[in-house]
Amino acid sequence: MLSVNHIFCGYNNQDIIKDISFDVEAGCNLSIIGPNGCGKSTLLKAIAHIIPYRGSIKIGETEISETKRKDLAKNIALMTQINSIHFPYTVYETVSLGRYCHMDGMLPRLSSLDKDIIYDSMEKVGLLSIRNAKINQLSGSQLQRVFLAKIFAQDPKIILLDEPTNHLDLRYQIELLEYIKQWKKKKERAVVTVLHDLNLVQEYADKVILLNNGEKFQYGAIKDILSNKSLEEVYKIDIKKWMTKVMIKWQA
Ligand SMILES: Nc1ncnc2c1ncn2[C@@H]1O[C@H](COP(=O)(O)OP(=O)(O)OP(=O)(O)O)[C@@H](O)[C@H]1O
Repeated sequence: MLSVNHIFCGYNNQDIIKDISFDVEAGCNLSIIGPNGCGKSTLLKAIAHIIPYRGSIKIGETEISETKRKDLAKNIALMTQINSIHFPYTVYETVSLGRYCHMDGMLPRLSSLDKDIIYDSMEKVGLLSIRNAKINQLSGSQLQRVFLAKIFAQDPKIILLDEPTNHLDLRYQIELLEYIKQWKKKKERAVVTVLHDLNLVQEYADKVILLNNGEKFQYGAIKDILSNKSLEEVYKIDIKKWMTKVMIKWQA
């Protein structure tokens, strides 16, 4: 459902991402991994069309650069790390923003269907009881759930997540990725995630693209990528050996 073909993109006329191609099928959770600064977030920004690109990025048959922003929002939603909160909206108001791409007219109003979807989205991530709380008074994990509910309310086909588990403790990291896993079960949905924690990648990804210096180093099924020597070559550390050493300590 998402086809990325020979794309180049970057900043100030300098390419960070160089000639990357891959496909994401419906039902897939693709993880983009690689060392710091290799271009993971930049690639995600191009897919969300936040930055321009050369080459082709299509959802179905439609090139995203030729799609109006509002129509693109019906297909793709991007969740980044928590940024500063500028407006003290309530949880309900923030989640409602997800519906705007589906509304028409100069002064759009939420229909009863929109309201049902907003409530359903808040319920999915356990926010109903705090729906009237101001978001600038929430904890980091509550705030992440608010942004996730907003994305669920947006009801896109593809969710892009840029290090969504940063600042969350292990319980909430797992909780967030489980919410996404449940969301993805519905037909014609896919997820692309930038994750640093290779244990979470191991557990939640179906496919992996391993970047190195803005280029595709490896791409394939999770078990093939995480078990071969490419990781060591790119990260400059024997990750499997390190993980296994720590695991033995947990088992002691
Ligand atoms: N807005 C920007 N303007 C100019 N250069 C940028 C901008 N954002 C990122 N870069 C540069 O692009 C390169 C790739 O950055 P990017 O954030 O995509 O990497 P990353 O793999 O996501 O890194 P990390 O794992 O550290 O989050 C880096 O050299 C970075 O300095």
